[in-house]
Amino acid sequence: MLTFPSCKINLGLRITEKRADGFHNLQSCFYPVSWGDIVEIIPADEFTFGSSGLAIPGDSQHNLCVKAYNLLKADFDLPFVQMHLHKLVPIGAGLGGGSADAAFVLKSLNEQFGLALGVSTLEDYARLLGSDCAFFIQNRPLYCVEKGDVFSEISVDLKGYHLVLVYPNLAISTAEAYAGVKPHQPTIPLIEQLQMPIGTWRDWVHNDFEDSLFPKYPVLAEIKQQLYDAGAVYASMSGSGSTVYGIFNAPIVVPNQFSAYRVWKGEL
Ligand SMILES: C[C@@](CO)(OP(=O)(O)O)[C@H](O)COP(=O)(O)OP(=O)(O)OC[C@H]1O[C@@H](n2ccc(N)nc2=O)[C@H](O)[C@@H]1O
Ligand SMILES: Nc1ncnc2c1ncn2[C@@H]1O[C@H](COP(=O)(O)OP(=O)(O)O)[C@@H](O)[C@H]1O
Repeated sequence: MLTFPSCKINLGLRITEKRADGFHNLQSCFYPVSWGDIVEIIPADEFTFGSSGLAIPGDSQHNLCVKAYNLLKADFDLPFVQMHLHKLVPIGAGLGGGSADAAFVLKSLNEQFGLALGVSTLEDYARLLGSDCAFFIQNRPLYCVEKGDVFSEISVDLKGYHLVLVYPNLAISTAEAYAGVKPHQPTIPLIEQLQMPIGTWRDWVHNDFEDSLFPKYPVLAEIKQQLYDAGAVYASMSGSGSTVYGIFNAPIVVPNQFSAYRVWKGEL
């Protein structure tokens, strides 16, 4: 069976406090983007995992796809499978690509082998694999709090807008990004700011990781400005970086300044 994990952008990201368990509480709206990887899962005589496309750092036995399989295998009588990941979404990009792979493997195994697990059970398994993994079980716009794994409804609909993602060939690990952040409560909760017209978001909707990462990697602020110069109604870094995105009213010709970078564009 083939499955097509997608990725996400963060519409605003406020880091509100450091928790006793070392993680951080946050406020964000996770919004699905249709760029993604490809995973094939076929029943086999023994478990194997392979990948192609972009190189993934680390031992393949620690790949989130393998972890997702092992998690379900520990609780259910799953057959062995041959799993292959074709990696297209950049790593350390703030797009949640690895988390999406894991969540889509959970959903695919559930469907393929008739485990009959519901959404909330799948989300519980996903939470064990990473803070932003549970989002990809429902994979629809959601307001996220706590570790980014507790959800509520939000009426943000960007259908018809055009998205440009710019990955500046620079991987930023999530741990590095959190290490530089100074948690604080926003004066207005992000969920209220996102109810304002998108044309006002530039003044209100903020990604707190920009405060420490833009001075460290000035190219990120340059890309954001270039996206505004190209006519974006809103531009921001996604998640813990390094991807910077622009939301446009209409399709654009990608500016020449981005020719050295990995660029994806499509409709939201
Ligand atoms: C920043 C966000 C926001 O969307 O996503 P990315 O931009 O990385 O995709 C997420 O919080 C990333 O979630 P995820 O990538 O799943 O992180 P995890 O594997 O759970 O944790 C990696 C490390 O990040 C830190 N971490 C993560 C989540 C969180 N709420 N607080 C944290 O402090 C911890 O140091 C942890 O050891
Ligand atoms: N299937 C996978 N795809 C991408 N990264 C993976 C995967 N499995 C494990 N990882 C590890 O997860 C980290 C990157 O996660 P990813 O979700 O791609 O980035 P980000 O958190 O910036 O969105 C890297 O340390 C990488 O080695």
